[in-house]
Amino acid sequence: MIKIVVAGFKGKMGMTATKMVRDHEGFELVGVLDPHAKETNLNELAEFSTVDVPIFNDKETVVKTVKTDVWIDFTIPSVAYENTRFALEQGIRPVVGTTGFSETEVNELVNLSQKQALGGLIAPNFAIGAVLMMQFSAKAAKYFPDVEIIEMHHDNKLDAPSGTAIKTAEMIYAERGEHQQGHPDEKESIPGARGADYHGMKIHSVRLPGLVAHQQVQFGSTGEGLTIRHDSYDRASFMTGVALGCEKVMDLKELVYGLENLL
Ligand SMILES: NC(=O)C1=CN([C@@H]2O[C@H](COP(=O)(O)OP(=O)(O)OC[C@H]3O[C@@H](n4cnc5c(N)ncnc54)[C@H](O)[C@@H]3O)[C@@H](O)[C@H]2O)C=CC1
Ligand SMILES: O=C(O)C1=N[C@H](C(=O)O)C[C@H](O)C1
Repeated sequence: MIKIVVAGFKGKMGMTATKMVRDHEGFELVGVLDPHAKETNLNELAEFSTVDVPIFNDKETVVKTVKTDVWIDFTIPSVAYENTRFALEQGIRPVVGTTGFSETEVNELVNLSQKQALGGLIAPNFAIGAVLMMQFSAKAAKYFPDVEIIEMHHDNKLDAPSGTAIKTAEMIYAERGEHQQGHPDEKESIPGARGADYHGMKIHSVRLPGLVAHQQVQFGSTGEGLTIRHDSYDRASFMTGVALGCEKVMDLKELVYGLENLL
């Protein structure tokens, strides 16, 4: 049995992941963490009335109290780096879905995991369809270098652009390289009109109530267009990837960035 802690369990993703771990026969839920939890055991919540799992408000108490193999993190961008670093320092394999990491932070965490010889995963998107969307986009960019990314999320999202959009742009850039898009003399009459810029690729972030997580990668060429789109209609879409990550990190000796590394 893989012993797992879920950080951010009171949130939308943390709660979905907590249920997945509880119901997965190869996993043992040993604790959950959220500074906003008032309860001390999951069985105080009606939907978990049959499980005896401690609730923690800080990470130091987690490691003092329970033995853990894997740390699932669905928290907030401002704490995820420290949480991931802490997990690695404590000999726990991180499986991180929280977004907002800088490239430097990811590199530092990879280096730390190599020193610790510990597996780990930071995946900006755990949905298999989203990984395919990113891979198909990278492939298309070789033939369609003019591309814009439109990501659409619920309006409680803290970071923009989304982690998925950044990863998509990175994967396209690795295939396509530098490329001038749009008119060289274009001017924005309202700042931000053309979106964020990643090596010439524009990224547009839409935030609206009712949305979950959606992304459209739109290519244009002479007389033709190609659109690659992925939609997560439900947070259950991320759970196959989270479960896979928890299993695979047990055999890795370093942290990897992107679920595609494990498929
Ligand atoms: N990689 C993926 O496939 C996905 C990633 N995400 C990302 O996951 C993160 C969480 O998303 P949601 O669940 O929608 O957010 P949310 O706002 O519903 O939940 C965040 C939770 O983290 C808790 N938290 C804050 N500080 C904490 C700390 N120091 N320790 C433990 N918990 C702490 C909050 O109290 C809250 O309950 C976001 O960064 C989001 O972008 C979301 C969906 C899929
Ligand atoms: O905040 C979200 O909801 C999501 N965040 C991730 C991201 O930033 O890409 C993954 C997914 O898009 C949902």
